[in-house]
Amino acid sequence: MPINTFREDETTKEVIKIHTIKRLFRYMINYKKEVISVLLLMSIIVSVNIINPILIKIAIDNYIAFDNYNGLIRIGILAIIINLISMVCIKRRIIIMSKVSNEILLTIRQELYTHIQKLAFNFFDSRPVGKILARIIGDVNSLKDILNNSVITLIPDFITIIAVAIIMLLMNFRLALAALSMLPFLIFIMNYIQIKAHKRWQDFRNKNSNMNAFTHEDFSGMRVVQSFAAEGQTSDTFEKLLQEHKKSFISAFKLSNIFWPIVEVSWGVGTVLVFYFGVRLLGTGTITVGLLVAFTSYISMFWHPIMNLSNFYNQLITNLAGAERIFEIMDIEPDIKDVDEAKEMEQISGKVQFKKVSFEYEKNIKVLDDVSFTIEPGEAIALVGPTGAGKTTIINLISRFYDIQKGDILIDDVNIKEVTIESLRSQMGIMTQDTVLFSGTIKDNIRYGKLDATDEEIIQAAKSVYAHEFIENLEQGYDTEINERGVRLSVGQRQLIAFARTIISNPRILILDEATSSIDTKTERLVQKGIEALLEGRTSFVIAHRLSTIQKANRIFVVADGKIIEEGTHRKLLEIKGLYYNLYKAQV
Ligand SMILES: Nc1ncnc2c1ncn2[C@@H]1O[C@H](COP(=O)(O)OP(=O)(O)OP(=O)(O)O)[C@@H](O)[C@H]1O
Repeated sequence: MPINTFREDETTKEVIKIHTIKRLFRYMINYKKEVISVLLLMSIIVSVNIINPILIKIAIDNYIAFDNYNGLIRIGILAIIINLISMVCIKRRIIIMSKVSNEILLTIRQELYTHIQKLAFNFFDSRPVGKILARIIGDVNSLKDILNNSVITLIPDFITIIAVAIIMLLMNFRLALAALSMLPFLIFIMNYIQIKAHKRWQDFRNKNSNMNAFTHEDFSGMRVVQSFAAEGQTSDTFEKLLQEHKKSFISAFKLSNIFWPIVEVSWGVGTVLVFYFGVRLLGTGTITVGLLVAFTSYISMFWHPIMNLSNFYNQLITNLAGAERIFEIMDIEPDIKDVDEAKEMEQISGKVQFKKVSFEYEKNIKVLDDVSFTIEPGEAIALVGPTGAGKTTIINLISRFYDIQKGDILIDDVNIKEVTIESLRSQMGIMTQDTVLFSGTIKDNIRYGKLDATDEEIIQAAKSVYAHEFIENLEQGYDTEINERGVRLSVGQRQLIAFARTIISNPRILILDEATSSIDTKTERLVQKGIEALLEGRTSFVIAHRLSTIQKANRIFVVADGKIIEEGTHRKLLEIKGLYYNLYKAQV
């Protein structure tokens, strides 16, 4: 998948709109009971609305015309009672529907989150985190109105329109035709607008996503931005993205806003026509005054739901782009997944074999080419080589973060594709250069390696990687709160916590991308000792930058151009005076 950045719009696959709509409303199936009660409440509300003009007609034609005040009071009381009932129903309907739509949003967000977690590295490689967040937060939120209004508007308003149209046709056919005459025109125009509007809202969501991606990237790298005094430059970029965002919104909004005047004009023309013909019919005595008054009420009762429906339709077009973006991600099949009959990987001893492994991230750009090696349990391997040689790639493949195109990777003689990913990765300890800690206490962070670890185990783990002393010296000890980037701690201290988190999970194979940064001497020594403690008795792969680590390794693999070009102990490699010799000389 090509890499997307905040500078480019994401491309959304064209899907048939009705499929997206159906898929969205399928979530309602779990709320049948609530939907039915809302529909029942709506039927009461709609009936009251429809009865009101009839009561007015009766009041005018039967009571006011004959000075029958008792009848007028009776009908007035009846009107008050049914309208009060209707108000109670409206309130109840709002409560139920907000609950249903909120729960559906939670479900969609949860499904999306769980699904994204299953996706392989290449999904994350190809899109900025900000764009993923935009889908989980913004796009999901954009569905709220559609869900909320679907039951409240769609079904009841359709029923109202049909019921009112029938009543009008029965009352007076000609007046009814005059009232409805603008309907075909309205439907035609709306259909025309929605095609364009949908594209513009898609564009708006993309611009929104770009802005999210940029702000996420910018704020995550704020230290770099500030240290390069690049705030002006990033503000300019933000301003540019903001302008694009604004422009796309205005363009889409303008189009959507045409909906209203068109409905209002159609409504107005219908009303004028009814009055025009109504007055004439009144003159000829074909209709009564009460009927004309009732009819005018029905016109607004007919056009009101049409207004609501066009509003709903507008919302649907506006927010469908959000639903499409959500379902598009949900439809991405995880590249790395368990095969149908994947077995649980038993407790391993730590033998690792690469058999003629070739790998490419992008088609036809070979990163590893026919790599083979065998590592015995407990061996410590240092990977060295020029930048971009393929060292990180080798260690990523052992944990099956990517699938290889050719060859086999075996652990304890079992092909890693034949076992479940969870059972494979749970036996690996992986530490990257960028130590990621999560917000919470230090204790929580160490426990992440073994969720059921006791406090004693946590302390023991910290002690074994020499992290205990500095943690104890913190005011709150193991309960010290740290934020997501571990900012209150030094680089070395963060690493020590990560070591404790790894050692508590007791992995058989340890993968370590050693940090290049040099840390203050005391913590540096602790980190060195921590690494040694970690490596003890485990198969380990270390992308080594420290000479001490390299020299202590059982074997050193020199990686260059996607191949292992030299292999052996430090001493042996120095003797052959190849690439390792040169790298080593350059370092010392
Ligand atoms: N996610 C990715 N998508 C596409 N290409 C990638 C990806 N990760 C790495 N590469 C490319 O694969 C090659 C090997 O990268 P790798 O990270 O394995 O090198 P390395 O030896 O670990 O380098 P360094 O010492 O600089 O970390 C490089 O050319 C790199 O550009």
